[in-house]
Amino acid sequence: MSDPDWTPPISAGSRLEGFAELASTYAGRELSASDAAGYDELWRWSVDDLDGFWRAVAEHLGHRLPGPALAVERMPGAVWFPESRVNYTAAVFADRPADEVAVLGVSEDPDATTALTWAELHDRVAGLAATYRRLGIGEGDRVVGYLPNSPDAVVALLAAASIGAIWSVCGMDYAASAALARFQQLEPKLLVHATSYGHGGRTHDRRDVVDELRAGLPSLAATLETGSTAWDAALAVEAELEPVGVAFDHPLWVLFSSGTTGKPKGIVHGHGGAMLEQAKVASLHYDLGPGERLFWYTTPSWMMWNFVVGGLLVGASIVAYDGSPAYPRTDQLWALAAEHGVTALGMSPAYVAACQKARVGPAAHDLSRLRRVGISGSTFPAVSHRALQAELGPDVQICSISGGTDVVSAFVGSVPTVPVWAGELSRPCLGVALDAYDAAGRSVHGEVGELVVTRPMPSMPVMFWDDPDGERYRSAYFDTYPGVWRHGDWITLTDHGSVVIHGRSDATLNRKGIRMGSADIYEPVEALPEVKEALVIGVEEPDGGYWMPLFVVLAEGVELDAALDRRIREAIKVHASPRHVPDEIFAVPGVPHTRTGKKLEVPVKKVLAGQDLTGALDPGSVDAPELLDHYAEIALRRRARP
Ligand SMILES: CC(=O)CC(=O)O
Repeated sequence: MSDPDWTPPISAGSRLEGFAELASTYAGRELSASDAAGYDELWRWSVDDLDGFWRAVAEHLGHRLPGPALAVERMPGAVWFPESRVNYTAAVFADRPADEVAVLGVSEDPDATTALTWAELHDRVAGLAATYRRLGIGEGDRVVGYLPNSPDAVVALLAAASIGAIWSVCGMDYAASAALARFQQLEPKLLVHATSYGHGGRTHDRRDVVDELRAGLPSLAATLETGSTAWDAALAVEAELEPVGVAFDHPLWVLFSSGTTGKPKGIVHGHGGAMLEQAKVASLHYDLGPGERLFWYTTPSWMMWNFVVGGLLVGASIVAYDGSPAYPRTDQLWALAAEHGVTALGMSPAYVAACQKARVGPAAHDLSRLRRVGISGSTFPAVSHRALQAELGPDVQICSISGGTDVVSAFVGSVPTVPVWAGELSRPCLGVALDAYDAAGRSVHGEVGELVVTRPMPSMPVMFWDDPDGERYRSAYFDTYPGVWRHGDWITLTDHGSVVIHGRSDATLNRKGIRMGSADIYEPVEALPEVKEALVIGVEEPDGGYWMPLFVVLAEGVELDAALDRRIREAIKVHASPRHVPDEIFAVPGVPHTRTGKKLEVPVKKVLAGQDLTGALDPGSVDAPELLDHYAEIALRRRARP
């Protein structure tokens, strides 16, 4: 067994260990989570006895949910807590200290920080909910937000949820066309919007986009502009907050798949599922609760924003940051974490790499309150992970998670009492019946397989929007292995119980029948100082051949000469395998990503295979769609070769 890169303290004194004691009363035997073996037993029970586990989670979180937890087990269509009435907003405000800070609003301007106490947050939500009602918004109506990551966005969501309305939001970097591609599907009654957002030292005026949204959404009965006199008046309405009790699966929000090509899919989560699942991860995997502060760099368009709001469900305070992670300095996130006493800070592997290349990072800041650094968005290379751990020291745990929009949570992640191995995720999360399957649906260990979930999770979508017969929902997850959720990631379950994520399985590399994860190639290549970023694609050719080019974005002033080409190949050979060495290496000006930072492997693959994506790519969902032209040109030149 390989040595871990972080080991838990002898006595973690975590919320997880308290939960294990409670779980013992449900299991009828002693469970403990004080070490890896104890966690593994607790996890096994949590997926064998889903009903007992989720009732224990509800009790741990202080919710009284009557009746069975899992009344009907099937996927899709599991029936959870049919006898319970719940409300996400009610759960947020359960027994909170009135005068302590609940939400910090932070921007690039250090003098503009605002703080909302629990009492202020409560009163604003109550006032806004009363205003929504006055505007004729009721249960099931859609309220959409075009907003920066700000406390107002949190208030707007909680007010909508409190009255049983359905929430959806786009960050203000979305173009009008991208926001409309999502909102028009929902036929919203109310638009809550700001007029600008801040990023990279600039205020981006978005009034023209707001005008386009208004014009493109004929279903709107009203709009509310944050920061306006009407907004202030709406928040100031004196009203009781009376969250309506709704069915456990009553739609809470609609999140959208990244939607790089085709119509973005509207993924609908229910109040109860989102509330239990997010609070479970926050409390048991991130050890968050009262006295803790959660800050994850995200925009409201990404599920990590919902995940951060979920911190409120366990009484943690949260940071809403409208700004760039790297302005005015590359280490801006570390600086903010120090300034605001953050105890759990989340970021992407790309941000960690950018700091490491710029030789800045946590060491220069007083992060004495920091206990966990969360990583999400893409696979985290071991080299970068180890370097970050060395900078953070043994008191801070690096907590990579992997899950997605689909479950608005994580399938795999870290555990306060389980070691961490660099480049790996320590364990499947509690209540997630995770496995790796081969093509025939057999469970595989120690080799690459499809990430599957074999039993229901309460936060699986209650439906896709506008999918009355459930066909799109079923085909998104259940076509490959009927009755089993196939997520679309390649993973390996290791012999020490951890999980390695290799990347998306629809963009997988499959050379001569051997599957490889792109992450295994990115890791050594992106560790080279000459390379800023890499993209590898496998293309099946009409003659049965397989072409595997590697694209590299080079550091300032570096050229791709024969020596660098050789060094890249050598790095891949040594750190992955000779099989992973690409057929050709090309220097490109950039790699296109989704707005949530994921490399556009599948669309680039299509372009290289000769497909014309003009018009098919949603420009609002991609950071630099024009980059695809370079890839199209390379493909064209290759086809023209004799
Ligand atoms: C938790 C996650 O997996 C977030 C994401 O990358 O979408």
